[in-house]
Amino acid sequence: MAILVTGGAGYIGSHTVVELLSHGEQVVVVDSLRTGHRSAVSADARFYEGDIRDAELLDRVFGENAIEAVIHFAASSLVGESVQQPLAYYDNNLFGTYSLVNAMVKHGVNKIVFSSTAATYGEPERVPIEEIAPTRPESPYGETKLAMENMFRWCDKAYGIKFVSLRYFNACGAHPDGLIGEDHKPESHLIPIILQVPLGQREHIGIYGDDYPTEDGTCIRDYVHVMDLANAHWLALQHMRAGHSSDVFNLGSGAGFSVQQVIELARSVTEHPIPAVVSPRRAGDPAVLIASSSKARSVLGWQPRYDDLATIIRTAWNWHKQHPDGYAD
Ligand SMILES: NC(=O)c1ccc[n+]([C@@H]2O[C@H](COP(=O)([O-])OP(=O)(O)OC[C@H]3O[C@@H](n4cnc5c(N)ncnc54)[C@H](O)[C@@H]3O)[C@@H](O)[C@H]2O)c1
Ligand SMILES: O=c1ccn([C@@H]2O[C@H](COP(=O)(O)OP(=O)(O)O[C@H]3O[C@H](CO)[C@H](O)[C@H](O)[C@H]3O)[C@@H](O)[C@H]2O)c(=O)[nH]1
Repeated sequence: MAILVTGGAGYIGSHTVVELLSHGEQVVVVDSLRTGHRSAVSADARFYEGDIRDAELLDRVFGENAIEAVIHFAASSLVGESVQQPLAYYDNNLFGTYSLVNAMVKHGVNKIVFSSTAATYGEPERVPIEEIAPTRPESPYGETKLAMENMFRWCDKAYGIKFVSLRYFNACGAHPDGLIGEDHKPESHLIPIILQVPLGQREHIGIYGDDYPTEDGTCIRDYVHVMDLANAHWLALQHMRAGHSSDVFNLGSGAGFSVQQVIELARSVTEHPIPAVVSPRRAGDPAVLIASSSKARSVLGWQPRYDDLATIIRTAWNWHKQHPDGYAD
């Protein structure tokens, strides 16, 4: 039996494919390559280029492969873009997931691990954020991810499809072998943008606001290594295979770093001065987002291996130095 990975040519998906293969799983990837890269997909996975909203393609994929479970990354995931183009987000994220679950029902597949996000919480009342915290998303992106979680709840009741929803905080870093990493065009995430300065691709990093109610005035986030996220998907799969009920888990390191602190660490890793310029706040950025991941640790047995942000940045720097323009395709 194989695991179907939607969005397996993307950043977190491609690292998860490598993790699954390392555990001896057979892997099938469906990706439209809208933001992903064909060369990010391991040659040991079977690849279909196409869109999960295409019911005929999904029929073919489920018909040609014995799919045991799905790991679902394929989505649009830029908070700011989602505010500008909400309908595109409802289309790709909600309709895409509807199309996927429809195919699962039709082909009798009853397990799914799903990429959710800290953006489902909105501005938190207290940190670290636990899974029982209120969900009040502040963008169409977070709203569609929460709606997808709810879709899974109802489909569990109606069709017996078990799900594990993983709410990631800030994914970062790259595979330690340096062969795959993060390549978004345009890039919006803090660490790869910072690293564009020592690569000579930008003159300075812009800090989005230094007047937040934090010690140095810049936003605090919880940065979690992409291979630790990848490993959590494997553990979630084992959890479902063991027959446990559907559930939701936060995935973060549990430690918060301000934008200033991340820049400082990047300066020391790259040995480059990395000039920083304060610019206005970015709309929709909460001041502090830190995960409580104790549920994932105790229930899934998740033990992040990369608990030091300098080491995480070093893995990203290793990838970007070797691939300054990202993937060749
Ligand atoms: N990067 C983060 O910090 C972060 C944090 C929380 C949640 N997430 C979620 O994790 C998932 C993966 O994020 P990422 O950073 O790897 O993004 P990514 O853009 O690198 O990967 C998404 C992949 O899905 C593909 N895709 C998108 N829509 C598709 C469709 N309709 N049909 C087929 N393929 C499609 C893209 O081509 C891409 O390869 C997303 O669902 C995102 O919302 C990411
Ligand atoms: O050039 C930049 C880019 C980012 N930032 C700041 O750096 C922090 C991290 O920003 P990212 O864009 O890297 O990440 P976000 O926290 O905005 O978002 C990430 O985490 C969210 C959940 O916390 C969502 O899941 C989202 O998909 C994912 O990209 C934020 O305070 C942001 O304002 C800057 O100061 N300058």
